[in-house]
Amino acid sequence: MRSLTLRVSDRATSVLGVADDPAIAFEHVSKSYASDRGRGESGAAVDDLSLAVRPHEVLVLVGPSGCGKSTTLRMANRLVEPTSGRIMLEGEDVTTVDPVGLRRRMGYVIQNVGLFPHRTVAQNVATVPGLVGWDRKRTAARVEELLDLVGLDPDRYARRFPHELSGGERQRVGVARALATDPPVLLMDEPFGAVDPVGRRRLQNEFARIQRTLGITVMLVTHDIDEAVRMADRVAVLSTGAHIEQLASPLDIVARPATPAVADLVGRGRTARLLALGRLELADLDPVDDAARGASLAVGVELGDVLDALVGVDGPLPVQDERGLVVGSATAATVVRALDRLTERAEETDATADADAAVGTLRR
Ligand SMILES: Nc1ncnc2c1ncn2[C@@H]1O[C@H](COP(=O)(O)OP(=O)(O)OP(=O)(O)O)[C@@H](O)[C@H]1O
Repeated sequence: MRSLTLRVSDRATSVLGVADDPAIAFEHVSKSYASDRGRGESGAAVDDLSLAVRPHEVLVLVGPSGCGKSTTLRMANRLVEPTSGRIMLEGEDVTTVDPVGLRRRMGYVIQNVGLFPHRTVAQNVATVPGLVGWDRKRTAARVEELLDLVGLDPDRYARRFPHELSGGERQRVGVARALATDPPVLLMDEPFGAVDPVGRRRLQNEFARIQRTLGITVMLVTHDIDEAVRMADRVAVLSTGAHIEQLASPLDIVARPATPAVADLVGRGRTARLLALGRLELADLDPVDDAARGASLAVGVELGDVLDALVGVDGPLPVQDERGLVVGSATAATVVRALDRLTERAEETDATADADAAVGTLRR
């Protein structure tokens, strides 16, 4: 783990070296498949998409089936060639980079992974190091390090074959394989889609930890808005033709959908999602109340946890700051006030969303 961390700082320096260049930039990119011809003017799978992925962020593309998410992702590593427009990787036009070299700089994880069935876990993870000519010792050390990183004990798993793994374990091997040559960018297409809901949640959490450890830039595609808001630093909600309906933080997407299509996607679970995303702040609190008894809450706790703590309690609960001082009290009304604050704040941040949209002339 230590050596991985060191590599992160190396990478941070190299990324910072190119100022604030996006890690990946789509500039007026369109893709029409042969079958799109005859669909009319706006029938392209991706229609004039401009979007910048910032270094070290997790940018999630979410939207309905067929809106062009996978096509967008696959254009980044040239599994699909754009019909027009330009895609830049750390300031370099991807069409000028040999596709094989390009894919070594961009890990790729898909649903159902596509592990080689007759190769062991270790051999699967070692695929790319083998292709690029690493020696056995270096490869073996890397495989062990990566299996540890994705939570698979090398002694137990390295010699197994894919059919001897659960769906979640296979997906972890896929992530390890994609990270083998330490790419600065990881593209993920429905990476947890084939895993049951509980395993999926666990994988999401573990992947978030891995992403933070490595500082890797991630572009992730999902049709699941909950996955999007849980995983993302920023969410791009797409509609047909990969048209950007809204590009914003998860909280802004949920608290203040910019268009009916986003509102539709966020849907009826909106309040539940806000409770998970929002945190209790000092400004939400009721005054210190001598009648407040019971387990103290802390400023900064998730709003959903505040509600949980209030269930079955008669009267307010005391709230402490990080030094342990009681700074106020909380009731259900506190939570409602916090939800109001979140939706108001999202209105204020519309200006930020506009600025995002303008980054590098990135929107029509
Ligand atoms: N190889 C292809 N040939 C022709 N048309 C294609 C091809 N791949 C995708 N399309 C079409 O392009 C459009 C966008 O597809 P894409 O797979 O990018 O969407 P998506 O948002 O990833 O969908 P899903 O969530 O269902 O995977 C769809 O209308 C699809 O039918």
